[in-house]
Amino acid sequence: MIEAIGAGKAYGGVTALHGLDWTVREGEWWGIIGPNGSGKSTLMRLLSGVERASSGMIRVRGRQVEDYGRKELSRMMAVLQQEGMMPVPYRVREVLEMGRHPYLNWLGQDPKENVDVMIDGILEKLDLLDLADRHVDELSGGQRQRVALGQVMAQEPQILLLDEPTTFLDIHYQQQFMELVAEWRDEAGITVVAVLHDLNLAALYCDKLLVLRDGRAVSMGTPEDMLTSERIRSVYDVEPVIVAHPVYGAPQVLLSKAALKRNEEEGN
Ligand SMILES: Nc1ncnc2c1ncn2[C@@H]1O[C@H](COP(=O)(O)OP(=O)(O)OP(=O)(O)O)[C@@H](O)[C@H]1O
Repeated sequence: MIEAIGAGKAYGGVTALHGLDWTVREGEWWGIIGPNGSGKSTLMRLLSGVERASSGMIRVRGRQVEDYGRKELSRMMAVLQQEGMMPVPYRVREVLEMGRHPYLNWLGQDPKENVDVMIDGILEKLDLLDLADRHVDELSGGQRQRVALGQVMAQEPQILLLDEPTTFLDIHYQQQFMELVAEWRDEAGITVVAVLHDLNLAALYCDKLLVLRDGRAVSMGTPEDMLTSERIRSVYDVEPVIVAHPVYGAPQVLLSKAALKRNEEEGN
């Protein structure tokens, strides 16, 4: 579905991503994890075609991402950013309808029948029916993030790219957001690539994790194989304790105060 073949990106003298080889298969949910400045957002910009790789290439369905037209790519791939939806003065329903933009012909007509029914279905699924006629700039951050998800659902992509989508959400909305994406993936078979800072959410929801540090892939594989104490310690420079989730068995990362204590003892 998506292939990075020696994909690299340099900004002037800074190499943000070094020749990455990585394959995402159809229907998989990948999490991209790594410390600040490790190249996660850079990789997302290459995947979405917003920026061009300086070396190597990104291929989507066998074609280089730059070879797709903008609308053609948007019909296949949707991107949801950390901020989600800006507080724009449009109504929620209008914003969802904007998700149909890549499908409109030159007369502004959507070839899909019953788009209104589809939009109603999304509003209902995301618990947005009561807010449908409210302006987005009157909504809370968590509500706006649901609107942003609704807009990309209306876009009906096969690939969903999420860049730190839960950063500004409380734990209720974080979980709700991940559940909605999981449900969407189950129903529509979409492929998901998500940059996530929350390793525990990543372990619960992603099939596979790509671990980046200093613009290089440290490792890639299942959450069980990726989230080991040695790896977390070396990548993030923390003292972790890894426990298995009591219900699901997925690895969960706890922090110990050892590193802080050691620093204090050493008088740092
Ligand atoms: N437009 C740019 N111009 C110059 N350097 C850049 C640019 N974008 C990113 N970088 C550099 O590339 C490196 C990787 O940045 P990137 O934003 O991809 O990291 P990240 O893993 O997403 O970080 P964070 O977790 O803090 O969001 C950093 O050193 C950053 O300063």
